[in-house]
Parts: sequence; C-alpha cells; structure tokens
Amino acid sequence: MLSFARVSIIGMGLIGSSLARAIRVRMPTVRLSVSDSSADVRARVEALGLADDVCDLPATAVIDAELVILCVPVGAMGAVAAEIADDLAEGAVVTDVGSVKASVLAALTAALPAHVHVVPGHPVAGTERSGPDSGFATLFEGRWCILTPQQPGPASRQLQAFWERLGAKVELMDAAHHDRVLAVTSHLPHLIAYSIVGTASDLETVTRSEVIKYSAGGFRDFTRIAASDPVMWRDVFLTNREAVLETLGRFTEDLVALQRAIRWGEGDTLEALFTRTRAIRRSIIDEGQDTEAEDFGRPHGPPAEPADEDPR
Ligand SMILES: NC(=O)c1ccc[n+]([C@@H]2O[C@H](COP(=O)([O-])OP(=O)(O)OC[C@H]3O[C@@H](n4cnc5c(N)ncnc54)[C@H](O)[C@@H]3O)[C@@H](O)[C@H]2O)c1
Ligand SMILES: O=C(O)C(=O)C[C@]1(C(=O)O)C=C[C@@H](O)C=C1
Repeated sequence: MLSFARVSIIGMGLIGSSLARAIRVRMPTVRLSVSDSSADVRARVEALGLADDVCDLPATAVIDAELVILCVPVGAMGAVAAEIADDLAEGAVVTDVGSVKASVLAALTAALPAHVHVVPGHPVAGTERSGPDSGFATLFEGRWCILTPQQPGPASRQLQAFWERLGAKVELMDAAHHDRVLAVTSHLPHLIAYSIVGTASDLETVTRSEVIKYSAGGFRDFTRIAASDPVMWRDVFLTNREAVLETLGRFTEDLVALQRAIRWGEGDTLEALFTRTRAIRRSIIDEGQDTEAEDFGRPHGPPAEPADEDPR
C-alpha cells in the first residue's frame, strides 16, 4: 500500500531531483508534479524526464498533491509556503528537506492553512554539488532522515513510511534540538572548511598554485566541503545563528587551548586529545555509520569526478 499517490516537489536541485529519481525507482506509480523558480532548471528537469508535470508556478504543481516537499534554500521556505498556501488540498502533508528546522517550522506554520499537516524534515545526506544534474536515486539509502513535527501523529507516521520506502532511517526530534545537534555535526564543520580554504588562498607565504598543487589528504577533503552551495549555506548560518554561535564559541576556546599547548610544547595534551578523537572516528566506523572509510565524504555518492577534474 503506497503512502502517497500524488507527490509535488518544489525546488529541483540536488535534493529535489534526488527525491524525484528515488521516487521513480522505489514508487513508480506515484504521480509527480514539480516546479522550480529557475526556467533553466525546469527545462533540464523536462529533458531528464524526472517528473510527470513540470509547472512554471509552485501553486500549480501542488494542486491535488497529497504530499508536498519543499526543496528550496532554507531562507526561501516561507515565501514558497505563502505562494502555495491557497492551492493546497485539504489534509495534504507539507514537508521540507531544509538543513535547519526551528525557523522552517515557524515559517511553514505561519504561512500555511490549518487544513494541512506540517511535518518538517531533514535528510542528513548530501554532497557539495547543486542542481538537477547532480542528483542521484540512492542518495538517501541507509542515511538518517530527521522529522521534527510539532506533534507526532498520523501525518508524521505516513511521512516516516515514505522516507523508509526510499531507503532512509527515520528519527523524530524536537526542532530546536535538531538545530543544536546539526550545528555541531554539520554546520560548524562547513564553517571551518569555508574558513580554512579561504585562509589558505589568502596566505602571503604560500602561492595559490602551491595550495592547489600540494592539496592532498586533509586539505583536499576540506576543499570538497568548501565547494558546497553558497546560497544554501548562507541561509543555514543566518537561520541557525544562535546554535552555531554557541558551538563556535566553544570551538574557539578549544582551539585557543590547542594553540597554547603547541606554543608551550605540551605534547601530552596534544597526544591525549588526538587519541580521544581517533577513538571517536573508530567507533563511528564500528557502528557502520561510515562506509566511506577509503573515500572520504562520498558514502553513496554519484559517479566519482572525472579524472581530468582531479588536481592530484
Ligand atoms: N546539499 C546538501 O547536501 C543538502 C543536504 C540535505 C538538505 N539540504 C537542504 O535541501 C535544500 C535544497 O538544497 P539543494 O542542495 O538541493 O540546493 P540546490 O541549489 O541544488 O537546489 C535548490 C533549488 O531550489 C530552487 N529555488 C530557489 N528558490 C526557489 C523558490 N523561491 N521557488 C522555487 N524554487 C526555488 C533553485 O532554483 C534550485 O534549483 C536546502 O534547504 C538545503 O538546506 C541540502
Ligand atoms: O557530504 C556532504 O557534502 C554534506 O555536507 C552533507 C550534509 C552534512 O553536513 O552531512 C550537508 C548538509 C545537509 O543538511 C546534510 C548533509
């Protein structure tokens, strides 16, 4: 028994197009109507055959949909919700995939009518790429999807079943708690990557070409993360400001402690920390949460980058 027969996706970039592909594979009878504010993206989605209907306006795409999934940057969620509010079917479930949850929950509940069910969501799966060509059907397989309904009920159970059909593992969580957890596990790491790559390219003592030429191992991994979508991440930091600033404050203190340990030659302090962090990495692998031990950051990734893009 299918959980939803008619699904609408607004925003057909990496996540929206991955969802469309996964639905095609796992729920082939679902009728899929999609929209995107970019005419180029809509044309590409048509060419790739990712949906039954590609609509110019989000409001047209949601008519009759039992499930509406907003896959736009977090800062655009409220505006899109306002655009579709009058055309949503009675009892429709409206969800999203945004990386921040408290602000999206507030924006959706403010903009949407009482006759729909708002169940915000976040698949904790992605890559540094953007756009409809970068999506792939297996993106969510074996990955967590966190749902943050105000009150769990039949709509969140139906949405949970939907994500499980796509191969994801689902957990329910309070939206504010989600934002504190993801500030540590996703948002701060991205901020550090953006910052370190920026610093390296600004250094006067090392040329830019040397940075590119000798970027192996650790720094190369940072450059992948730092290539992530600028608009998406701008919105993440602006909408999860408090949790990120709190985590950043703690991180800065710990970094200064390391700086001090290096300055004063406190080898024991350094070794104790590195031993503790190595154990954390090993327990992540032991729990089977990291299948990419040999290929950082690309657990179920799309085809590897072509060799001519590989600077090594
Ligand atoms: N990229 C990731 O790794 C990742 C992972 C999980 C969740 N997310 C979340 O998923 C959402 C989408 O991210 P993405 O990586 O797919 O981005 P993307 O840039 O690949 O796609 C976003 C799409 O939304 C469209 N769009 C923007 N504003 C719109 C509007 N007002 N109306 C209609 N369409 C609009 C854009 O044209 C674009 O095609 C974001 O909220 C992000 O936080 C991203
Ligand atoms: O692998 C990556 O490129 C990601 O950054 C994916 C990642 C993450 O931080 O884990 C990024 C943001 C999303 O909200 C969820 C997943």
